[in-house]
Amino acid sequence: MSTPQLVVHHDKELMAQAAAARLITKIVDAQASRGSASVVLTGGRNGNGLLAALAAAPARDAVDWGRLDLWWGDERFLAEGDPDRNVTQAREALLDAVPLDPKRVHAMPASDGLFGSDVEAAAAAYAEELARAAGPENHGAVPTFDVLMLGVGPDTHVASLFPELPAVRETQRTVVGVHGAPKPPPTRVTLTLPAIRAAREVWLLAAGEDKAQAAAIALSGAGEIQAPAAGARGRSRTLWLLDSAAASQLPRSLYPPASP
Ligand SMILES: O=C1O[C@H](COP(=O)(O)O)[C@@H](O)[C@H](O)[C@H]1O
Repeated sequence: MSTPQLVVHHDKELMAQAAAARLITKIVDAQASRGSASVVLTGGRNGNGLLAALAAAPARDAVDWGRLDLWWGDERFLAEGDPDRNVTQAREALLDAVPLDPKRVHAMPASDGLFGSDVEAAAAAYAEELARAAGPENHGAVPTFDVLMLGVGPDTHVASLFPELPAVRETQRTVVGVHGAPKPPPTRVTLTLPAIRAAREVWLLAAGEDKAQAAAIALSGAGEIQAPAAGARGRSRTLWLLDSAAASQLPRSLYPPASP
């Protein structure tokens, strides 16, 4: 697993624009070398900010949207179309504006869908969908995602892996149901750390003062059960994309402030 690298941008708008540009390049490169690309989206303010910046970027037309698989790192287990669902927010920010192949948009199940309110069945079905998409080189578990993005919560949660809850301790399954999440809604579906670690690149997004303590804790050697963001690593790259407010409490050894 890779060691975290940090990129600190001046403010959250610049961070979103720079991350969007970085994502466009990654997708275009993956499509050139492997024929298609796969990206895992995150919910939350920073993830949606990135998607909105991508929607506004003229270079978005460089992406072949029909050869892109989109997956989600987590979902709030709510009814289809609920404004708080991560997929609803992603559609509004970007997905409705680009010519994606609907068969390659792998939204997590909703609470009024095929599995009703059975979040465990919904999680198992998403795990099966991932396994079907995985090639032999992936050992049948999940595809090797090109980029997997994670918004970092102020409590160090990523996806719906909250500190100390059972989901963050999962070592076998790739997707699990979450009950009693401290951030509403309490019922969620999430990729687990083993699934996250299957990605080539994991990008952690943290902008704003309310993310400063979480970034400092996760990057200072905390354990993944207490600080799930600390356990999110990519096979070849782990990239923390921050703004200066979120980087403000990092130890000097990680992010020396500019000299006056
Ligand atoms: O609930 C969630 O929160 C986190 C972080 O959200 P933010 O608004 O604090 O940036 C997000 O990563 C996750 O996908 C989402 O379900």
